Amino acid sequence: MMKFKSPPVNSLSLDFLTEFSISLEKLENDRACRGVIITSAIPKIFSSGLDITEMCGKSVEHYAEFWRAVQEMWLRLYGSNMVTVAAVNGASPAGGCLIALSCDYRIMAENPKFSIGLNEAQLGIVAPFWFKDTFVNVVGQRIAERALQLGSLYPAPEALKLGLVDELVPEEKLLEKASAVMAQWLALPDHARQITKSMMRKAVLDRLVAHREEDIKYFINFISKESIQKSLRMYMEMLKKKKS
Ligand SMILES: CC/C=C\CC/C=C/CC(=O)SCCNC(=O)CCNC(=O)[C@H](O)C(C)(C)COP(=O)(O)OP(=O)(O)OC[C@H]1O[C@@H](n2cnc3c(N)ncnc32)[C@H](O)[C@@H]1OP(=O)(O)O
Repeated sequence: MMKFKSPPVNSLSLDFLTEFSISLEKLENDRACRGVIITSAIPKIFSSGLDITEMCGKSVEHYAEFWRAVQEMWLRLYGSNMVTVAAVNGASPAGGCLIALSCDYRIMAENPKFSIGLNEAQLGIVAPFWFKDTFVNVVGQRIAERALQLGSLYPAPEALKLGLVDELVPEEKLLEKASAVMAQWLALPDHARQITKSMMRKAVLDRLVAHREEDIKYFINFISKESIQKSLRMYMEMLKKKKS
């Protein structure tokens, strides 16, 4: 089990992403480890997505390093040979949603206050093609078109209806259920499941691998625009105001 614990909201900073990727690599190389359940140690928050402060007012070199770390995390998780189960025990916007979508199975706490989705458009930014591809592979083209254009965050019951998560369980049963699902998936021979998983995901993974440097350049160019920087600053202000 891997439990995110980066208060206050498990935002995906460069350090967080680096540590997450290293942990995944270690587990991947450990022959005794066949599966991982991903959840959060912070009540009400699975992950608040990419750390917005990493994308505001930093150098081009920093943006490049940060984006490479985001790519690396996704390539490792989406391409993992292990069984990956997301036990989503709180809010899961944007990058948090990407982590859940990259797993093999998603179980969410049945709390309508917890929402999940790719809300990038609401911040005035655009979910990259590989976020979009991952989303489409879970819910299909039509639902993805609407959800991504509107930057919708769906409360848990709606997320279930759309297939964004596979099931809802009472919060106190979440880990028990995740373990049961893990046992069911691990009952199959690894090689058959792994080859099948790779067959289903390879095209999408290969697309990023083939365009990785281009994707970094595109991100730097996009995020460095003054209009985008302004949108992000306003969004951060809005988050702070909401509090007071
Ligand atoms: C070409 C491609 C170009 C660009 C693609 C870039 C892709 C980006 C994908 C992303 O992941 S963008 C991030 C999107 N995330 C969000 O929109 C989530 C924003 N946060 C929230 O909605 C809420 O914070 C929450 C529902 C997660 C939690 O709510 P609550 O418990 O009420 O906490 P607070 O809102 O008071 O937040 C506490 C604290 O944390 C700061 N914070 C929250 N989220 C982030 C974040 N993603 N990055 C950095 N910091 C974040 C928030 O401002 C508060 O800070 P204080 O200093 O005021 O304590």
